[in-house]
Amino acid sequence: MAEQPVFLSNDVVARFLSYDELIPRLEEVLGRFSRGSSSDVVQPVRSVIPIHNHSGFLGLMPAYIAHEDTLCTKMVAFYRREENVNLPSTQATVLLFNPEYGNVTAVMDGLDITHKRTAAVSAISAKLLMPAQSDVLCILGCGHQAVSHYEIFTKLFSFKEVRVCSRRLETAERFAAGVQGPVTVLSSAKEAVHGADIIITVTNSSKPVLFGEWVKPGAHIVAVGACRPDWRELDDVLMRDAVIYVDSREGAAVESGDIILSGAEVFAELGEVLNGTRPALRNKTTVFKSLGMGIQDAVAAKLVFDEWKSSQ
Ligand SMILES: NC(=O)c1ccc[n+]([C@@H]2O[C@H](COP(=O)([O-])OP(=O)(O)OC[C@H]3O[C@@H](n4cnc5c(N)ncnc54)[C@H](O)[C@@H]3O)[C@@H](O)[C@H]2O)c1
Ligand SMILES: O=C(O)[C@@H]1CCCCN1
Repeated sequence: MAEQPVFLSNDVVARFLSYDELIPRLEEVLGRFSRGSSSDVVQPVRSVIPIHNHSGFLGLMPAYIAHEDTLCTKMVAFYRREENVNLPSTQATVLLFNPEYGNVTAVMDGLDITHKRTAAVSAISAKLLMPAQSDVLCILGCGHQAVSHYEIFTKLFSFKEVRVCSRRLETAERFAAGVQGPVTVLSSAKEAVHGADIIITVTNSSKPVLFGEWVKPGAHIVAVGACRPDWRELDDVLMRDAVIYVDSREGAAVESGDIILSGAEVFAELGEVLNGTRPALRNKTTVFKSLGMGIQDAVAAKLVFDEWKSSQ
């Protein structure tokens, strides 16, 4: 008879999930995904059901990675909260299976996985696409993802200045007081992005927050929010003028309002750049449109489970 699944709380997951181990695994799986062999990496586009009564949606994200025999599903609920509402914007649960029998081996809280793997993939895009001389980082939006993005970007790269701006000044000030390291808080997004070499948009906005005319030519934009086909973070000018990279072409064509509504062409998947089959056009203005993928959660969950198991 199959063993009962273990439950790993968010604290335990966070203890066993390090960026140093996560990043190379994400690079590897993104490369495999973009080679397009469905016998190696299987990941359907996320199924999403809207939760109309509560301004949220539930996404189901199954994935199977054959070479490491990882079978996993994340279920993630996201709500567009006002900042003064004291409820979480994201709840996530990850199920890790025994692929041979189909039983669940671990049930994990998926919050830390979601925060870290998203920020880690953004950092991979920056390694590949940000200008060689990048002095100024700007983060638009000061919620949970902003925290993990700040953490990994300031760990991996050295900026002369990190600026933040959120919809409300108090949110940006609270963010600045909570992170380890210097931050300049600005009340205007236009001022915050002026001259920035890299701009991360991590908002829950459904309308553009970043406009092409504000952006320094050659900057790299990491667009993490706007994950529904009718949500935007970037305007048409930026989407038209920049070279667009995505995590998954298939996902972007179904889920990204910035791509669908602007009619922008996708130039490459991040995995294609990692594989060397498409170039990293560092000298151009580039956008990495991130939507999040089940394979990213799967490699993170496997890492956590293996580390936890060897600690027992
Ligand atoms: N790409 C991925 O893999 C991935 C993964 C997880 C979350 N997300 C998305 O990332 C976004 C942020 O997630 P989160 O967990 O940090 O959400 P959150 O609710 O914690 O934070 C959202 C932040 O956006 C700010 N904001 C809203 N409108 C703004 C505007 N016009 N200008 C500046 N700031 C504005 C809010 O003030 C808040 O600080 C969401 O859209 C979420 O769906 C993407
Ligand atoms: O890939 C994810 O986990 C997220 C969840 C919230 C919405 C966008 N994508």
